Amino acid sequence: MSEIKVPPLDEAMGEQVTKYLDTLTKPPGSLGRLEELVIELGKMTGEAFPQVTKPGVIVFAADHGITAEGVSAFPKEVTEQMVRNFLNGGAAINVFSRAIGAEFAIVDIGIDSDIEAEGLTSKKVRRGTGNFYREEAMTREEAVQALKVGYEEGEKMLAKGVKCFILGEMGIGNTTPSSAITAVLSGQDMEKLVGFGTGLVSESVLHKQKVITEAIHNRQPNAEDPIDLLSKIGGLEIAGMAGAMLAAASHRVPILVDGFIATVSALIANMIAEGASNYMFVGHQSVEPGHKAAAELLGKKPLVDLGMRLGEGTGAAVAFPILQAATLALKEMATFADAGVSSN
Ligand SMILES: Cc1cc2ncn([C@H]3O[C@H](COP(=O)(O)O)[C@@H](O)[C@H]3O)c2cc1C
Ligand SMILES: O=C(O)c1cccnc1
Repeated sequence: MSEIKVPPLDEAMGEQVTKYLDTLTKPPGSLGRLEELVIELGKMTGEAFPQVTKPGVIVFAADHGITAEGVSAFPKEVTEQMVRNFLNGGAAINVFSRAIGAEFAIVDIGIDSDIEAEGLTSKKVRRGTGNFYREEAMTREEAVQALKVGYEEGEKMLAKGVKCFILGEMGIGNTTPSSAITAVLSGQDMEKLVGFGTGLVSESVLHKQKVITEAIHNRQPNAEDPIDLLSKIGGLEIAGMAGAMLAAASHRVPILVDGFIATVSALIANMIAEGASNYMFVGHQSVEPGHKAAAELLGKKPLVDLGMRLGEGTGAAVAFPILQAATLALKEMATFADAGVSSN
């Protein structure tokens, strides 16, 4: 994974798009952040009229040994049950993927069962992580393998001609490793980084904070080493999403990052290949408190805040039409000259 190189942004194309935006029939700058988005897309893709359709959604599913410590409101069996729901098209991410015309893939990268089903890509690295309160989540080799699975699934999605990546996850318990990684990277207080997840009561959030604090103490992860973070306190789907993001960034394909869990994957990806975050937007602000710190570390301002806290890639999918609108405005609006409108 250390061999992955992310190309630099095309700054000259950014300038070209910036200038062209001012020839369109609108007061300069009046499309606000949409203008910034399409300039960024120009830099990422190197194209004068960047496109984001069609998007590709990959959902990585895995289980978490740390659920044995009572850190989620739901039992870990829900991971597999929800994967079956994804395969039947009934989850929120199915609905939103259809709405935006996305290619859709679901990958078992570490579900703790022998699930096999039509439409499910079976790439199990291991059956769930170890309980990182008591042992490492996975070996370094498994962390690298999970990153590679993500990269390969990303390449498969790229081969379908997708122009924008959305990564989602399903893994009961995964707000816990996400808070742990954000705590190690940000050094912020646990109260700001640990939340209700799927719906814990306040008392259980205090317990979750304690479990995470002690687990970090027990594991001593190295904040400078993304593989150490993944193997000691991470998750298989967190690694998978990071791998897929690296595939997109190294091919100059923009990534619309989802909420808390996906932003943690984005941080890991950017540690593995510096500059990967240049190819990212954060789609939405999650209610999960650690997302604020994670997005700040990534240096990104979420596009929308809809009070969502689901994961699966849903916040990114809902934000996708904003990116699409930005590209269409650039491509389809008339210029002052073409429309015979006085420019000033
Ligand atoms: C029915 C259901 C569907 C979901 N879809 C995503 N998540 C989200 O919630 C989980 C993380 O929260 P925690 O760390 O509190 O377990 C992950 O599976 C995440 O994808 C779901 C959770 C549930 C219960
Ligand atoms: O923001 C997220 O990614 C999130 C929040 C709560 C539960 N699952 C995911």
